[in-house]
Amino acid sequence: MKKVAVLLFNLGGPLESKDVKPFLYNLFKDKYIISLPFGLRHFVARLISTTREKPAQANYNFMGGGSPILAQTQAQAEALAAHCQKTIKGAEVKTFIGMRYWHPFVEDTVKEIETWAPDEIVLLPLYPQFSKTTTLSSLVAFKAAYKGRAKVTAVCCYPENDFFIKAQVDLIRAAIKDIKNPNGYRILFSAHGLPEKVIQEGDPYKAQVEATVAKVMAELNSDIDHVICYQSRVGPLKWIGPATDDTITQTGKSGKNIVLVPIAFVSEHIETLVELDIEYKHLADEAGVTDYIRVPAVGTNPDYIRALGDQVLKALATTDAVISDHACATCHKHCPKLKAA
Ligand SMILES: C=CC1=C(C)c2cc3[nH]c(cc4nc(cc5[nH]c(cc1n2)c(C)c5CCC(=O)O)C(CCC(=O)O)=C4C)c(C)c3C=C
Ligand SMILES: [Fe+2]
Ligand SMILES: [Fe+2]
Repeated sequence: MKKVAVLLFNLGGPLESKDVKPFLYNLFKDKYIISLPFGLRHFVARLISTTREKPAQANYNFMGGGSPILAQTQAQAEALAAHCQKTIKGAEVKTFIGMRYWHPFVEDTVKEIETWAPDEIVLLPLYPQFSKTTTLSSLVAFKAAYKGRAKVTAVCCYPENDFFIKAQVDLIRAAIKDIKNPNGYRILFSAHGLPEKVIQEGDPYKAQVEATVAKVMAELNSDIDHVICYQSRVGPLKWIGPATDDTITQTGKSGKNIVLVPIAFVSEHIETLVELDIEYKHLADEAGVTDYIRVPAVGTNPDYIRALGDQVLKALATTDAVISDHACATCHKHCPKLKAA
């Protein structure tokens, strides 16, 4: 029977308080996060991980000292393995997790995969929208580490996958079902931000976030108005906007209540459980918001797991092994800058 390894890519997070500084160092020394020459980048990474350690630890303390991202990703990996076992006939499918900045690192998981010796490997980012800072960074880490000879196919992005959209829509519908006055609410689709420079250089992430939101709103068919905003800004560069915190304050001051949807995070972690649920909830209270509804991330929602399974099937049906360093046709469709290139 054919053996298929599905490697789920995610960012990773500190498992306990002492991991926070080395985790941050790993993140900021990535050339896809900070595009500076090697020596300067490592210097900046040391500096930021040192200055950010204490405030970041304080935030991780709200979640018991570490990030739940690994446990959430493990639950997704188990659900996907069970789904694939039912839907992919004539193959033994095993899921693996490769984190970019903390254990289990992509590089270590690659060794585990090599030991299992699959016939095919599917690389599956837990990022529906492609960015060089996330998906490409993980792909390149895999390519540098993998020395085997299996057919390797990478899923690039799936911002408009029907099952992913359905999962989002159903979660929003459940959260807004008791709203009697849609005009008194605004849906804020909040995605992780990026430096403006990254988008200007041709990253399709923002265009793909917009594509996801357009499809969700078309399916949702709601009278509630909506806006896309970007959270988690770090560092001195100008980031894409509008910023989620400013948007919350403006929405509150305009007299509206808030439905907050994390649209680029597929699990719960520091950016949702602390930033959205504690810091931004506080801002909303201050701005006079009386109803602040936070829609959960898709997590192990069966339709999101079907979306992942769907992407695995498409990858297995691809005749050529593909681990390109650049964005796929969907990325080109979404990003005018890529089209011109
Ligand atoms: C320049 C810095 C950063 C860029 C660019 C960036 C892009 C980016 N990140 C995610 C998803 C996640 N990021 C998470 C944590 C996190 N991200 C940064 C910085 C950048 N991210 C930092 C410094 C941190 C650590 C927390 C903090 O100090 O604020 C996480 C959560 C991990 C966890 O531990 O729970 C996720 C997930 C995306 C999708 C993205 C680009 C599109
Ligand atoms: Fe991040
Ligand atoms: Fe893509």
